[in-house]
Amino acid sequence: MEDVTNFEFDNLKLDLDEYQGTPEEIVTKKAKLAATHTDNPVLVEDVSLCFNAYKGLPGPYIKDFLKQLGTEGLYKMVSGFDDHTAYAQCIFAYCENKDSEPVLFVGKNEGKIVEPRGDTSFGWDPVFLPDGYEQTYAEMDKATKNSISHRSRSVAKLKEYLQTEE
Ligand SMILES: O=c1[nH]c(=O)c2ncn([C@@H]3O[C@H](COP(=O)(O)OP(=O)(O)OP(=O)(O)O)[C@@H](O)[C@H]3O)c2[nH]1
Ligand SMILES: [Mg+2]
Repeated sequence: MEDVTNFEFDNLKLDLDEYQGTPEEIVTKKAKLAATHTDNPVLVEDVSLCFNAYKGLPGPYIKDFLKQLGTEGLYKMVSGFDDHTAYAQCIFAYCENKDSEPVLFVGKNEGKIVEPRGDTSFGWDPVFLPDGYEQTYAEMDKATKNSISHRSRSVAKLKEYLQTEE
């Protein structure tokens, strides 16, 4: 490094947080971190789109994959495999305070990755075809998507938990 700039560099042995891992690990860390910023309970969520041919990846990294590859590229990722199955997953994490363990609410929707179809305005919706439906998330009307989505399933579990906690 000294060769390329006039700056002096030191090596510091620091272990800085870098949120990688399973969706559960990432959302747990996110909730714990959020809880250090307030005295109130916190609620965070994280969404994954998991390809079975890739053992669950891109998973929590879907945002960057989508940004770089587009929906067409996501389809290309699976097109060389026999297995096009995937699941959309939303995890809400509720953390009472900074010293308590977050409680996770996993909402999962099984389906498969297809060539992009439908309204292109939201994310990876055009490539996700939920099991039991002929329409991708992007082709469905909002009410239908919301009634079956990964997020609504997670929220339903969260709601039940919060109601029994009251
Ligand atoms: O087409 C979609 N249909 C959906 O139903 C859906 N639900 C979420 N997302 C997107 O998936 C990525 C990770 O979601 P996400 O909740 O983890 O957010 P994020 O990654 O922006 O925040 P953070 O994890 O950095 O805090 C983000 O790009 C969200 O926009 C969806 N895209
Ligand atoms: Mg995320």
